[in-house]
Amino acid sequence: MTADSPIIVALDYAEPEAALAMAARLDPARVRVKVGKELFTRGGPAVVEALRERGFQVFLDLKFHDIPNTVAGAVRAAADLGVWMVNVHASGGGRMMDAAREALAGHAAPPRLIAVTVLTSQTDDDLREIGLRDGAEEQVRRLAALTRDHGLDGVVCSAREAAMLRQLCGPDFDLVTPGIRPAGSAGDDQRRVVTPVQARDLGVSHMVIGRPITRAPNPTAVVDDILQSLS
Ligand SMILES: O=C(O)c1cc(=O)[nH]c(=O)n1[C@@H]1O[C@H](COP(=O)(O)O)[C@@H](O)[C@H]1O
Repeated sequence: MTADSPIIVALDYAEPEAALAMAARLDPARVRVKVGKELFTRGGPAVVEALRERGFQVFLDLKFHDIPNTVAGAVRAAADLGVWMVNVHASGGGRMMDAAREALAGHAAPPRLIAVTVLTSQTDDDLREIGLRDGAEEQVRRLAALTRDHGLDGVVCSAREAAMLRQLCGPDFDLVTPGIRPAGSAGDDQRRVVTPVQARDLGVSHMVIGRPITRAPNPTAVVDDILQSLS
């Protein structure tokens, strides 16, 4: 059983074998893992099952966005896979989020259900291009409030938005945040990074961390250092 660690390791691998080899170097008592679109499209439910067999709690990051009935079915399928967390796009709307939440009602082991507001890759200009004129921050605020009002467990957000969202959505709302870099490690292609301690102080509850752990010579040591810095 996984301890309640704030670290979610992003298993961003094209090949299931590589993802499982990395998982073998991690301790399911100290981290959770994230399976995204590329790995799942190649490896399918078998990858999730293999990770669960090794004791990991799995965040299935497929960002569902479709008509309510279809998203409800997809979320139920994720729950049947035994994942710990699953996500949808909040821009699918309140009825879609209701359908997703209701699909999990009565499930023996419902995953945490969270929503993506605005992707951190999207700028104000990108939003204007699709007819959204209020800017990213206002759109994040609007979609996070909608997510909260429709009873989901939290949102994916950037650290930049975390303090505002913690205030808006209350202490029990999951704030799941990528772009985390331990002090002194490379930023890679992340534009705005914060350290684990800064993220925690901003109100982040779960930190999605990929390359600083998966590309380290000793992934376990990086995990230990991060947990130590937070303790
Ligand atoms: O949905 C995500 O997880 C995500 C959203 C986002 O806005 N930015 C972002 O970096 N991510 C993911 O977070 C992980 C970050 O990985 P590293 O940059 O290697 O730590 C990757 O799996 C990204 O796809």
